[in-house]
Amino acid sequence: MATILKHWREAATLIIAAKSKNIANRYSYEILMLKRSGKSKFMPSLSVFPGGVAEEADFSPEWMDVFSSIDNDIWTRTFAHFSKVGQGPPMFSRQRDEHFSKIPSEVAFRICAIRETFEECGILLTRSSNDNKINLLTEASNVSKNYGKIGNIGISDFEIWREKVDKDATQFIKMCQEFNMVPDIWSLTEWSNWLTPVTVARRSSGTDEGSKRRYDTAFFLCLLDTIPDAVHDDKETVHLQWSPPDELIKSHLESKVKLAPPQIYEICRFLNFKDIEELNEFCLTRINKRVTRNFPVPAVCDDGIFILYPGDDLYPEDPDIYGAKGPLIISGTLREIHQKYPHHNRYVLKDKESHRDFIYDVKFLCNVTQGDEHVIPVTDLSFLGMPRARF
Ligand SMILES: CC(C)(COP(=O)(O)O)[C@@H](O)C(=O)NCCC(=O)NCCSC(=O)CCC(=O)O
Ligand SMILES: Nc1ncnc2c1ncn2[C@@H]1O[C@H](COP(=O)(O)O)[C@@H](OP(=O)(O)O)[C@H]1O
Ligand SMILES: [Mg+2]
Repeated sequence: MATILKHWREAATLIIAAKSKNIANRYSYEILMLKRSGKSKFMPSLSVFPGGVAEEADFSPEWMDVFSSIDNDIWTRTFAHFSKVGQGPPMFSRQRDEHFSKIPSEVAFRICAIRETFEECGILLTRSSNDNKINLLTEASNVSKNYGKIGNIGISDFEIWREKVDKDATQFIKMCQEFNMVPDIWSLTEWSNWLTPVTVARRSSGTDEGSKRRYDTAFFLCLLDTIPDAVHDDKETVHLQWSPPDELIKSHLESKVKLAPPQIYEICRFLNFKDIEELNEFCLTRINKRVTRNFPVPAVCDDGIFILYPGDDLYPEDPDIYGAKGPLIISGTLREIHQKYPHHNRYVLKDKESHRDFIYDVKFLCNVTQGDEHVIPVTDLSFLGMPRARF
C-alpha cells in the first residue's frame, strides 16, 4: 500500500501533554520529548516527539474486527465520523490499495502514532471494553474532556509485548486482541502535518536519493491528566524528558536541548495555552477541522538563509515539493525583506553578518494564520527573559 512513496515516507508522531504536579510552573502541563540516538541517520541527537514510519499493519483490515469486538456501536459511529470529516492533507486523502483502505487513514495514522509511542517510550494509549465510556469525537456537544487513557496489561507482559511490537508492527494487532483492548484513537487530535524539505533529506542521506530521509508526518496531540510512567527504548531513543513548553524553548535557546524547526514551531504554538484545560477546549473546537500541510521552502537572500511556511508573502504559489528546481533566491537583505514583505511565516536560519545561527526569538517570525485556522506560534519570547525581536 506504499507508505514508502517515491519521494518520501509516511509517518505519524504524537505530542503528549500531561498535567503537571508542579504548581509553581507558568504552564500547567509538560510535554514529552525523546532524544534520538546519535546513530540515527535522520535528525541524530535531536529531541522529537515519539513517532515513526507508518507500517502496512497500521492500515490492516483486521483492525475492523478488533474495534467492533470492543463496541460495535461506537466503532460504527467512529468509522462514519472519520469517513466524512472532510478532506485532510494529501497523506490522508490519497488513494490506497483497496486492501489498505478498509479503515480510514485518519484511524490508521492514529494507530501508527500510538504504536510508535508504545515502542519508543512504553506509554500504552489503549482502551478496553471495561472502560465504560469512550468519549466520542462525533458527539462533541456531550464531551467536555478528551483526555487519553493508559492501558494496563500487567508489568510482566509489558516489556515482552513492547519488544514484540517493536520487531513486528502486526504484533500490535495481536496484543490488542489478546488483552481485549483498542488503541485510544479518540483522544488524539489532528494537530498538524509536516513534509520534510528536499534540502534536509539530501543533507541527511548524503545523496540525491533523499526519498528515504523525507517524511510526510501527521502530528497528533494527546492530553493526559497525569504524567505517566515512561522509559525511552535505549535504541532509537537515548533520553526522555517531560518539560513545560516555555522551559523547552528556553533549553533550546540555551543549547541544552536540540530541536528542529517543526518541533520548535509546534512547541511555540503551545505557548498560547497556559492551562491544560484551555488546550483541551481548543482541541474540542477542532474535532471537525482538518489541518493543512506545512511544506517548508528554504530561501536564500543577500545576507542570510530563511525557511518560508505557507501564508508568508513570499511562499511560492506552486511550491517545489519534488525538488526539481534550485533554491529560491530573493534579492535584498533579511532586514529589507522582512519590511518589504510584511506577512511573515518564516524562520531565519542563518545571517551572514554574524556567520552563525541566529539565537533568540528574532529567528522565528509569524504574524499570519494559515488556511486551517490553527493558532500561530508565539514568537515574542521576552517573557522568558529573551531579547525582543528587532529589525
Ligand atoms: C518522521 C519522524 C517521526 C521520525 O521517523 P523515524 O522513523 O526516523 O523515527 C520525525 O522525524 C518527525 O517527527 N518528523 C517530522 C518533522 C520533520 O520532517 N523534520 C525535519 C526537520 S528539518 C527542517 O524542517 C528544516 C530545517 C533545516 O535544517 O533546513
Ligand atoms: N539502536 C538504534 N540506533 C539508532 N537508530 C535506530 C536504532 N534502532 C532502530 N533505529 C532506526 O530507527 C528508525 C525506525 O524508527 P521508527 O520505528 O520510529 O520508524 C530506523 O531508521 P531508518 O528508517 O532511517 O532506517 C532505524 O534504523
Ligand atoms: Mg521514531
